[in-house]
Amino acid sequence: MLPKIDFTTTAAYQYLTDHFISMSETDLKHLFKDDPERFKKFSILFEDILFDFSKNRIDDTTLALLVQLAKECKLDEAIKAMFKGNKINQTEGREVLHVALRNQSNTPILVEGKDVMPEVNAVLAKMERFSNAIISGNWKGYTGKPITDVVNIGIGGSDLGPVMVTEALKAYKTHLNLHFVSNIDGTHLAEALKLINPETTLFLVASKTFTTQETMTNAHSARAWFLDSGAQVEDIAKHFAALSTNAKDVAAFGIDTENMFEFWDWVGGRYSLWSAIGLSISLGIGYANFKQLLAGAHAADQHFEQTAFEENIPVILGLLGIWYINFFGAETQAILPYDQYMHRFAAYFQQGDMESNGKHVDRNGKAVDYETGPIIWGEPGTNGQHAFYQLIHQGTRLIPCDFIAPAQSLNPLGNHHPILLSNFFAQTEALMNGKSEETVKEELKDSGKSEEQIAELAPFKVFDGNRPTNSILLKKITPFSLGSLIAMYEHKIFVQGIIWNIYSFDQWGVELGKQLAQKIQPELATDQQINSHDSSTNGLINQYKNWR
Ligand SMILES: O=P(O)(O)OC[C@H]1O[C@@H](O)[C@H](O)[C@@H](O)[C@@H]1O
Repeated sequence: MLPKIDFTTTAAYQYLTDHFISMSETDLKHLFKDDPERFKKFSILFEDILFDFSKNRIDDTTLALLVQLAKECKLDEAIKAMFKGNKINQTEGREVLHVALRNQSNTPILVEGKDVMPEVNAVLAKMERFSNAIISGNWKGYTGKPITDVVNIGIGGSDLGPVMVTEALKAYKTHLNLHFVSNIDGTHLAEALKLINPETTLFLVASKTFTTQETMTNAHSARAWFLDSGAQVEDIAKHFAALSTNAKDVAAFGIDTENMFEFWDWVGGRYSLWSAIGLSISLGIGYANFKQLLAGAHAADQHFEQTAFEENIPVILGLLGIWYINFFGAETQAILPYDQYMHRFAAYFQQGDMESNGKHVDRNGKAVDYETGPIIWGEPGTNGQHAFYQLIHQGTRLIPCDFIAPAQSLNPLGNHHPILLSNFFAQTEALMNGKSEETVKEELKDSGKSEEQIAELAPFKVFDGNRPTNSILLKKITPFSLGSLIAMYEHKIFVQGIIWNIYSFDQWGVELGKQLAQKIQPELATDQQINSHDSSTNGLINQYKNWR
């Protein structure tokens, strides 16, 4: 059971409401001038990750009050409940134990009195054996050739994590070519099939439930394509594996349960890259690197579980979000990795965060009267700078941004990396300091503009500054550091969900559209005009029928 506290009724919330009035007037630049210790005070070094949160609109009092808020909301109790294996996903009646998947300390974690670690370790050992056999070429396809290509067929949590991680860790790639097919749009599978040879391809059907329409449709089409190429039904065992919790449906699909990699319903889809769903990662970067990813996440888990809130990176990340969303009225959170390999990081946490905390009913079943989950978005730097940063610098909205960068490049090419990082450092400085009217006018004068031109142009060139950012500087993107970073963002989501008094581990909001699509699908089977919906939906369906 999780505590059920309305955070707006806590003493800390009332203090923060008053404190916000003075802080909303305070300029970050001045906070730095007034306190030479500010960076030291508001930054945390964890392993090879430096988390600098000093460029936020906070002072000592803000942090103390936010920590008090977390305590009044009994965050400590909630963290213990998750790690202990309590059924904190109450609306689905499940434990939330992605931390068990990476529990490298191997301490027992009990689900209904039974230690899950032996099962977790057994699946990991199976993943290791399988990965080694495929990578080494010992595993042969039906014509005796080694596997060269792996196609992961999955969607949502059975796709986004493996895609993000294998992209982020591409520098550690094995010889296997990875392909990911998620969309029901036939184009996705068709394009992947153009690149592969059935004799040397392994398909991973990744689905927690093994019932997801997109994945099952794609998997059946892949199977048909494989058989059409001349392979026999008995050859499927050499070319198809399943990553699932549903052994019965895996067998019904025709996949040998020997080739099934199991996980459990206490693993949420969007938290499942650490489970058998990570098999494409293990194949793509090798099992030893996959294990390092787990080890990095485990180190972050221990940090989250054991560190005082004032020094706890996920807790502070979460609390800063609460500060901006519930006091400053921020609606979005940008995640901006200055690392090309991490180009799917923001997309990954769109699901992680928005599917977890996009809720408007609290743990008492009542509609909330405060904002919850932010809109997560972002693209890698410096591309974003040439696209949407205009709005971050000079738009009307407050957009808290997380800037992420590695100090060491995995491709040290000429002076690319220092240029990249100079942009990383410059952006947070610019967002904080802005540019005053006075400076703008001086610059215009120096460039030879007339008094009239200066007066005309100056307002457009002023930057208010005072825009908050976090900087996360990693020594290097390694499987370990990436594992830690992902786990920290996962726990940040948890922290916010606890404070907002919502359930972060269900996702009922995705069901309605699926149900309606099931109803519409048969209506598309005939050319008959439809009038069973509203006039817009009828009109769209009927025009589709005219045009198809
Ligand atoms: O792994 P499955 O069962 O195919 O589910 C895929 C996705 O299905 C979606 O409907 C859920 O919202 C996601 O959370 C989930 O990750």
